[in-house]
Amino acid sequence: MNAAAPTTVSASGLSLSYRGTRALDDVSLRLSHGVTGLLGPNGAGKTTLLRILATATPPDRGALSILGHDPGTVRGRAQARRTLGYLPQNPGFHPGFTAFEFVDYVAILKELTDRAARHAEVRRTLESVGLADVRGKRIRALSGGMRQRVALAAALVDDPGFLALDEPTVGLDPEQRMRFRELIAQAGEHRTVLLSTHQTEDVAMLCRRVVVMDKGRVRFDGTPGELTAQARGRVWSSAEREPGALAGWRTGTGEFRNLGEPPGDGELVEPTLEDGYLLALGGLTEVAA
Ligand SMILES: Nc1ncnc2c1ncn2[C@@H]1O[C@H](COP(=O)(O)OP(=O)(O)OP(=O)(O)O)[C@@H](O)[C@H]1O
Repeated sequence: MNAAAPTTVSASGLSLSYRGTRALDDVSLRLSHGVTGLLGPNGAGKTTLLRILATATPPDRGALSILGHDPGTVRGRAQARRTLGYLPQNPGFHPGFTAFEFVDYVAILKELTDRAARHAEVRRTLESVGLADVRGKRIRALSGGMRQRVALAAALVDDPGFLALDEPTVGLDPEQRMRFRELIAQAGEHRTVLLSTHQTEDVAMLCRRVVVMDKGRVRFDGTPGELTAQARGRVWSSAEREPGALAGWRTGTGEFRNLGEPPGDGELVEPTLEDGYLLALGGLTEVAA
């Protein structure tokens, strides 16, 4: 984490319940330029946090500042929306739209009223994600990876200073995922990006900082290296399943990889970011042991 980097987006004490389900419970966060990964199991509250930061949902409690604007006021909300881009989990494409029409539609919602300037911006944005050649194609005719790039273009149009991306690499094949990671890295060079993901590799390859959430709360906030370091001395291998391990699973070699407090004779192994993540969650949650 770069302690000197100025805060661009901040949240303090965010809470939100959906009819009795506490989706966010007193979440505070300060983001700065670069890509921050948001990891957490299903239901951790990642989408809820992103929706609040994208001003799509107001919190029950808490305060926000998006690039100096306060979405708690009507004026601040309008200003924040002009300076942010949001790639939701389900982008809600109209499949009959072409890539150009969809991004242009989002640009209209962002109040780019000058038609010629708007069209130039839509072309520029589609080109920046490598879709210049297919901008006239209907979205239904595009591959999954290309559709995700259309969604990214929609989030990037009008050059927002803050980008909230909700699981954009889900369902992509490895090659498309690499391509998409590169675009996110590029997007994070000059802006603040919050990337929600289930993939620890996304975080290891892209993020200068990682926030782990579970059950509506922040469980870890630091660099990927710090998260991995939390598992140092707490990962060991064994021939048999270890009853005392917080979590353990059989690997391809037939040995077990264990997380927790190792026995005195435990054979320690080099931790990965995933080990650090699982330990931050207190072991395996939805991953089969
Ligand atoms: N519209 C809603 N109505 C009721 N409960 C909801 C609603 N949206 C989310 N929740 C609940 O709030 C909690 C947090 O959900 P959220 O979608 O924010 O988690 P998430 O970390 O994004 O999960 P995933 O990784 O599965 O997308 C969950 O318990 C979820 O069931």
